[in-house]
Amino acid sequence: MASDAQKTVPVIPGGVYVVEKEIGKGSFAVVYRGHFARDAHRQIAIKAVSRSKLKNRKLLENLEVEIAILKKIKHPHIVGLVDCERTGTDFYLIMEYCALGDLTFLIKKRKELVKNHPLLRKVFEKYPPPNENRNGLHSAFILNYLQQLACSLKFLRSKNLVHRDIKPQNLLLSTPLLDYTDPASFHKLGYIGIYNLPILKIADFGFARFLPSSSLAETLCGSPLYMAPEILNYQKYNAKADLWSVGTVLYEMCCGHPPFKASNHLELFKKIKRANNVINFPEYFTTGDTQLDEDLKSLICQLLTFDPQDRTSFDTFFDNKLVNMDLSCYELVDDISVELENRSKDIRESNMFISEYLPTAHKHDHRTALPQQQITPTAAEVAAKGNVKTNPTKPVRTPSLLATDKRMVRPTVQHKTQSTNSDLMLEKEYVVIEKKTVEINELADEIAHIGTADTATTAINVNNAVRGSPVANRPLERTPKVQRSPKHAASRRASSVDRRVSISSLNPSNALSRALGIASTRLFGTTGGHSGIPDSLAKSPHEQAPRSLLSAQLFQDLTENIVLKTEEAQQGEPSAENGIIKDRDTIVHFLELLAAKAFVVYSYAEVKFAQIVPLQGELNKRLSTGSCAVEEEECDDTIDDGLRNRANGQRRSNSRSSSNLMQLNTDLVMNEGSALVCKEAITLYLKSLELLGYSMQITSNWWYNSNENVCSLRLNLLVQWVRERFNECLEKAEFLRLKLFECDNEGMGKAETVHTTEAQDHQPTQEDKDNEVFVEKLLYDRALEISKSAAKMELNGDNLNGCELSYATSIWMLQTALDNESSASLLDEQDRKVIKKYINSIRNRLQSLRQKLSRNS
Ligand SMILES: Nc1ncnc2c1ncn2[C@@H]1O[C@H](COP(=O)(O)OP(=O)(O)OP(=O)(O)O)[C@@H](O)[C@H]1O
Repeated sequence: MASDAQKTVPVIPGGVYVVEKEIGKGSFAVVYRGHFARDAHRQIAIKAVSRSKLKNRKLLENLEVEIAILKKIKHPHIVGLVDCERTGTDFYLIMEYCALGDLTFLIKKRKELVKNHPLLRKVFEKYPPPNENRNGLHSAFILNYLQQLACSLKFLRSKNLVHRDIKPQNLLLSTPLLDYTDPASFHKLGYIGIYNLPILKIADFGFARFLPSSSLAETLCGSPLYMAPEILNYQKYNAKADLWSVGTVLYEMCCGHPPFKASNHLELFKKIKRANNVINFPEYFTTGDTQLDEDLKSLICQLLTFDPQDRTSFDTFFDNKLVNMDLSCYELVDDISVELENRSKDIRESNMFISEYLPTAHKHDHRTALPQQQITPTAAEVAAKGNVKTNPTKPVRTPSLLATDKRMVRPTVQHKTQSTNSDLMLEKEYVVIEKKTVEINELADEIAHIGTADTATTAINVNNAVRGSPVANRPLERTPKVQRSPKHAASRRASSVDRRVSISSLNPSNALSRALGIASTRLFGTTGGHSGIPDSLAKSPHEQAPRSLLSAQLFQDLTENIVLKTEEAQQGEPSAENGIIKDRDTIVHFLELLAAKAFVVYSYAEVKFAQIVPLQGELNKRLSTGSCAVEEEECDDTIDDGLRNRANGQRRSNSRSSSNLMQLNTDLVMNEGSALVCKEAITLYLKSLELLGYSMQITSNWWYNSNENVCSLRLNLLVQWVRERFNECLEKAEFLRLKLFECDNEGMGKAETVHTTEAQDHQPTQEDKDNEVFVEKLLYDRALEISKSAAKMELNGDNLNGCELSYATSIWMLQTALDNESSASLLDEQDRKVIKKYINSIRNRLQSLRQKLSRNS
């Protein structure tokens, strides 16, 4: 790992500012400490955002919004923007520097800070937590930050601003007692609260925008754990959403963790709803000395009210007794105050950021210094990655994946392990994933929404293209173009400025129903009977049952037809200049190619998944004949009988809602064998995610960079398919990670046990290496296995169409294994030669089979 000193820092043109050192990382930015070139004592924070991370116009807009807002507002409890520099490659926001980091440090790192931070040691001595073993803060801190937060929100309201991303990470703390020494001078400067405590300032206006109090926004943003339920439920929301977030922050300051945790939006929403406005506080707050103040509890409950209409209003909140309480009783007497002042000055002199006071091991745990040694991208990183073009197949090694698993673990597990580091990582990664998912879903929605179809001709072509049994070399027809109506053409680009993220797209089942809606209303018109499509598909998207079998069939057939186009595997990818494809036909070709690869990898992941996860009733039924990659795989001998029995005969529905996952398998028990299968499944899902994420990146580049306002139906279907698979793979990969982590916690799965969160510097042993799972190897072995069994079947004259699909599948698998040509690839030249030879020989078999099939037909 690069040491701090080795890390390069950017140089800001103009010479006015000097960048010193990285101090934090967000989803889209790196934050550095720095100073004015002319005055080394004038410290600043520099938020660097690479333009390459903002290819999506929405992100760029968010940043420009942040700049515009921050420039306009000046408030003692809001982090000030000093300046903004733009270069061809980056944005640099020069901001007020907050040496005590963000509120998460106080909440989650208190113990380490007490040991190592001279100022905070003294502060915590004077304001000890209610429970030494928990992460909650002293009520002086809570009331102080409540008042400071309320004060800044009042200011924002006066400017018609909603922050929309209030969370502890965005509440920064500056060193107290610098440039003032007493309560009077403190208040004169406009500050409120307790003068000798660190000062809270709201930061990160990336999501904020001007929003009149009565208007409703349609933008999904913020961090899920702190998001209001109406946002999680994709409803319109108003400024009161910020009040919910204030409630979550207050709760976290009291209890050390957010009030509700879950693995995804949907689960989180359900939990909040199920709570039925009953907010649970830890037991130690309900009895004895550590009882939580009733007024504070009541305020938290008012803020955490499910229905925004019943939630406390801003006026009532601002009038709340605690918000207006005189806190001078908490102020420290003179001699201690002088001591604190001296320590504050020392902090400024030492020029050390809060994380630098933490022990090295812990520093790297904090998301402000993400571990650099990851070999494998996490699901989030894979998902967030847009530059896969040159290297779409980094070998996916599970052990490192496991090392990062700890950052993705789910709340229940964190609770069990008391891993606050995981908490921090969870929140961070969660947001990254959500952002990428949001982007993908948004693009798919935007494409889904355009224009009206020429329904008469489209219906015929689509039927031809995607239905019926796979026939050798049958070309897929390009469907007629879907023309954007003038109204939509005009509104498309404006809509994304206005509606940065589409709410309706985020629910996977919603995604499918929307895609089906398109399929029904656009392809088949409203008279399904005419096109041979059942009425269920001909209804409007609102009326129809969203998961009709035929619809899943449509997607499945679409994919299988693509998989059968094996000649494309040979031709390789069409050229994309700087990741940008200009014409529509090439983009369709490109997507088909990536979809074929993603599909075979995904299908194999599904096989593994079915071996691990017990399926229930209806869900077991497969809706399609499926690719041969989904054919049952021999169970590993090491998997226990129960699992084997469950795996046998279990067939997954490709369209099964993955949101059922959490409910599905509460009784899932893992042993070493199943842990290995689990790792393999994760590896395959990650690979699939990489390919799907790349597909959407390329589509996004094309869509936003071209002046196209027309989208072919085929492209539209492909995009919907990619989106559907992306959401599914992401959820399943995360689900399996959780399972592995639980297994790890219970001491099962040898490979996992060594990769504890604390073992950041752990050197892999030979055993670790032996347990590594490589995607290339998995695909290679599987491809040979299915092509061999297809050859046997072919010799017996069994299921020739199935054999065709098997050969095609194995060619795509081998091609995918070959994709990564970088030095990071597991394969050397010799391996590549062997794989290419296999591809040629399977291709020859396929050709002769196809001739046989066409003679038979
Ligand atoms: N002005 C600042 N002074 C000191 N530290 C800062 C400052 N701004 C940000 N940081 C640190 O850098 C971290 C990352 O900041 P950033 O605003 O990029 O991301 P974030 O809000 O945590 O994440 P996201 O943008 O994904 O919501 C913060 O959590 C904080 O610890």
